[in-house]
Amino acid sequence: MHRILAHAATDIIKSVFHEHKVLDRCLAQAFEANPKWGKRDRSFIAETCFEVVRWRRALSFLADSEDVEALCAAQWGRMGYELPDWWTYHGASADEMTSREAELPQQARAIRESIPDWLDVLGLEELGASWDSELAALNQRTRVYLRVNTLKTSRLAAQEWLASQNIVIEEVSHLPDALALMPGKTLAKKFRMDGRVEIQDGGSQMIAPLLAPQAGECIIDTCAGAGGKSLHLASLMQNQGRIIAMDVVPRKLRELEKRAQRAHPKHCIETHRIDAQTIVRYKEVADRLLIDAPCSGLGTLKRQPDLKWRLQPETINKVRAIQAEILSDYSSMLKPGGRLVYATCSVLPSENHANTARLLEQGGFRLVEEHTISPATCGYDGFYAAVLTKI
Ligand SMILES: C[S@@+](CC[C@H](N)C(=O)[O-])C[C@H]1O[C@@H](n2cnc3c(N)ncnc32)[C@H](O)[C@@H]1O
Repeated sequence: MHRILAHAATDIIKSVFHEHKVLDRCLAQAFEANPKWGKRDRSFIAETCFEVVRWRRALSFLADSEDVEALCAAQWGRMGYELPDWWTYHGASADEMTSREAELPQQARAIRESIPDWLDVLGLEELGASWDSELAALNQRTRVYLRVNTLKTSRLAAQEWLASQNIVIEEVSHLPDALALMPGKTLAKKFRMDGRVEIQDGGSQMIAPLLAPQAGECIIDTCAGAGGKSLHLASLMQNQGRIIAMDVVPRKLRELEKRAQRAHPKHCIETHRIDAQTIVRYKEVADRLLIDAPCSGLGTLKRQPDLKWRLQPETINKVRAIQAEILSDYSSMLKPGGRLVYATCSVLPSENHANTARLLEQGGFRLVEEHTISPATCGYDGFYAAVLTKI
């Protein structure tokens, strides 16, 4: 273990815990600032940071301390490292930590599964008996999934291309365009920027097909962000038709435009920054409408364990109110007879079924089907999608 790398990891973890920074971004910045760090160095730092952030409370129990240095010591013990003499911290000795592992399963769920107490109460309240298994699944490390851009290549050709670059991948059986990297592997930037594949979780790849988009139609993606699902829709429509990708954040739409350009030089996606005129201007314009609403993101804790320490109960309340408003207002952009998909990457029914039920109560929609993509059942991020038709 290298002293510099060990300290780099603790600095990142401190900025996540104490300054509420986003872990992924901190790691990317640190790697960019230190181009001499090799693959192994980076993976040591990334694994330390991700696992300490993921298992904060469990490690704190083992180390009998909340000091980041002590949490790292406990995590390195779990990773099989012997603690170097130069590593100093306030907390249990390495031997004590090992013996405390045996007591961990008897601790309260919020401690052994490492989540804030309020989140444990909320999860149990909303998910009942299934909270245990969903939470355990949300704490598992996940693989990187790719979606093959079928506007540029086929799954087989993409597989052959990646294999020729010594990247081992597997097909994902029930997702026609998906490939999975081996556990723990990431995709280098040059492959991400190529446009033949996009990083997209398996759960997320299940959403766009629910719209059943047809070539030539007009699709509105009201909360398009950087365009994960707009790009997928363009592929499914063989780039024929019109996709209007909207968001309130211009930076995300600029990123979407770059990605769309990489996916196809003559893509069918146009972007629109939402303003006060949007709902009137696009009233009954869409044949199909995707509302991939802003949400708590609790379905994605595998990939972003730092989120659980940033989230507050008030944030979730605010997000629920925004979802209800968006669903009620934006659904007017759909033509009568059109298909609406309301989706979130949350596992909480209050962000999911409850909003669908409210829309149905308001009238004007019929429920076709509801899907709950459960991390415990399928191993992907947690998603929810309701498919409705406008009467
Ligand atoms: C779940 S993310 C979208 C992810 C994206 N659809 C994808 O597949 O990559 C939700 C998006 O909603 C946007 N958003 C937040 N408030 C909004 C609002 N009032 N109207 C439209 N979009 C909003 C956020 O900026 C964010 O990009």
